[in-house]
Amino acid sequence: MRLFVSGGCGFVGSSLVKQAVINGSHVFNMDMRNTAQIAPQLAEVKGKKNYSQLIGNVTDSVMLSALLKEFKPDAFIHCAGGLSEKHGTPSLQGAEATIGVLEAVKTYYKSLDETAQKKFKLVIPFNTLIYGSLNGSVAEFDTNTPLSTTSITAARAVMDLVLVNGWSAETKIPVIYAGASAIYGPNQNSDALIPSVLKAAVKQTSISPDRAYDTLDWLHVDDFADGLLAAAKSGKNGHTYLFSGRSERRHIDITTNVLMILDGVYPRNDHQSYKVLLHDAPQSQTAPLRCALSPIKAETDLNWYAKNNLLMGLRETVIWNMQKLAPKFTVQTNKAANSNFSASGLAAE
Ligand SMILES: Cc1cn([C@H]2C[C@H](O)[C@@H](COP(=O)(O)OP(=O)(O)O[C@H]3O[C@H](CO)[C@@H](O)[C@H](O)[C@H]3O)O2)c(=O)[nH]c1=O
Repeated sequence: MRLFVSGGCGFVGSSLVKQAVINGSHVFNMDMRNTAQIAPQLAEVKGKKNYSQLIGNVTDSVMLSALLKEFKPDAFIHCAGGLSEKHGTPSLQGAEATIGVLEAVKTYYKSLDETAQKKFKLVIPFNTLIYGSLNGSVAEFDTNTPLSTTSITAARAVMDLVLVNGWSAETKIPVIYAGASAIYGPNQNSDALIPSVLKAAVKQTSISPDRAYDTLDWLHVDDFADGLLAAAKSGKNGHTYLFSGRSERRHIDITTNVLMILDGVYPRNDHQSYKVLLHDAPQSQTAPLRCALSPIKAETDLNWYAKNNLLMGLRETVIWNMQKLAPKFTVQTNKAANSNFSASGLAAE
């Protein structure tokens, strides 16, 4: 596959760029990050014959369409859009990037012959915050769930998709939508839940996770990347796929798990659990949100299955973050903490 990725130096993009290059696809990554910020996780693919990278912004649709004409991708995965999970902050920058991508893809698509047009896939990752919250009577969101704009958070998450939907309807260029709920793993931004809990634990400051009782559907970033690649390879144009590891957890549960893992790998000098730092967060004014996704369509149509177990993935994420937060960090074996962890109900998968 010849794959063009926007935002391929970011959290989601770098995971998929790495997988695609290693699997032998020809990948072109365009990202606006300057050289100093270029994701170190891409070091192992840099210099490979099937990988090219350009520092530039996809909002420049003229440059982007020239690159597409030259590279001739069969698929485009847009990771520089509005996927980000920050609550309440409109991702205007992401929307601008999406407009640039849509303009350039339109020019490129129109230049293709009919066979190449049929083959071409534009994959748009999205955050399933756009579905709002499950109520008691519905077990899971599925690919027939309508978009919800009953909150600022949902409207923010939907902004990008509204643009893409309108563009696709007007231009008749089909799109594949790929949704996930809470993505976690190494290389995530430091303001996401897990890195910020660890930062506070290392500083020994009070921990009270934001929207502690919201339940999300947690998925390892490599599994989501794998899903995006499966959608680009064998997804049907015009269809939506949802990716879930069937790991519904509240923010408070993830926080507790992370602190218990930390007890095991980086025990406190006073041998107390990091959980002593955990304090009740002020109640949110809105009811807790609950999200669970049905991955059945992705499993059936794309033969995609989540490979990462949540607890193993959290452990890997804790260790990755700790190596950045405490440069002399080495994994300790605190037998007492580890056995408490596995004896607890939280640890059971
Ligand atoms: C808006 C814009 C972005 N970019 C690039 C910069 C980044 O390298 C990349 C986006 O990567 P990140 O900022 O890591 O975002 P992304 O991979 O979507 O991950 C976000 O969304 C995830 C899923 O909700 C969260 O779990 C992450 O915490 C959050 O960072 O896109 C551009 O090149 N041009 C642009 O105009």
